[in-house]
Amino acid sequence: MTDAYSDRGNKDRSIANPHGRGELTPGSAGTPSPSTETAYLAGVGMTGGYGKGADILHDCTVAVEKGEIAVIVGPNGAGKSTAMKAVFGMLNLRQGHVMLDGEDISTLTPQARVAKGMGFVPQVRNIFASLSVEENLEMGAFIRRDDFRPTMEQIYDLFPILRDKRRQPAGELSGGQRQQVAVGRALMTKPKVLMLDEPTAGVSPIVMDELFDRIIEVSRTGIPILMVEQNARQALEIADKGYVLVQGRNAFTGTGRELLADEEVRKSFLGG
Ligand SMILES: Nc1ncnc2c1ncn2[C@@H]1O[C@H](COP(=O)(O)OP(=O)(O)OP(=O)(O)O)[C@@H](O)[C@H]1O
Repeated sequence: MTDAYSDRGNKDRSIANPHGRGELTPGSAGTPSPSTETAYLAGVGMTGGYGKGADILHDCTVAVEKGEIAVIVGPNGAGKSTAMKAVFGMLNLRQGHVMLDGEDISTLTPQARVAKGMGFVPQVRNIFASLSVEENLEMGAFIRRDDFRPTMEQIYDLFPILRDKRRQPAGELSGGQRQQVAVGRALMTKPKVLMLDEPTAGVSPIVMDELFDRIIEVSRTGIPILMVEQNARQALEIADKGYVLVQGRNAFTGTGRELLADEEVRKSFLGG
């Protein structure tokens, strides 16, 4: 934690109102506006932590609308992954709730959320290294009872390298290719919304750009995307909406462009 973050406290600065539909209210970080309540996927006013430990999230709100890419950024340990886990049902929330397509899913297990249409690619252990690329994709289709071959073909069209390497153990692939397997596996469920936790972790800048291009393509197929990114500047460039979290709280919210242009955000989080 550097000084740059230390005096911000619970102050949310909604830089603007991304789509003219209202956003978080300044001074009340997680207090949702009606628009957040009705976002396609929203974790609203989430407070909670791991097991009986101290709270990690404090009145934290993140949301994504249909047709949007929403990005969560912030310093190490800010609670970005924890917010994703909370939205996916891997955390017991003391307060707050999670809405999907108008339904309160706060009490559902992660498995039940997948059945409702949530796809989640965690930050670590997101592939089966000893299984082939194709077997990984087949594992992703575990909840489907219909013919999943057409979906697999779509995924191979999106990530052609995976078609070439479909018989190869996924663990032998490069970092960027493994991330494509992980995203592809999540897409095999035909999710209505996709959550990605640091999809570009550990890859080169060129591979990062390629992955972002693919993520934009997925979003253009109509799947809203909520993702955490360490590469804040690049991620905000493709984001319709951005959330800056600090110490488990909403610090700044705005469109990607607004956050990139904001002097305080630039100084504190984007390296000037
Ligand atoms: N499984 C866990 N059990 C207990 N505490 C945890 C667990 N996972 C994370 N934490 C704690 O929660 C806090 C937030 O961690 P989290 O991983 O959500 O942050 P982050 O913003 O995603 O960080 P990074 O950018 O480094 O991945 C940290 O203090 C971390 O130690």
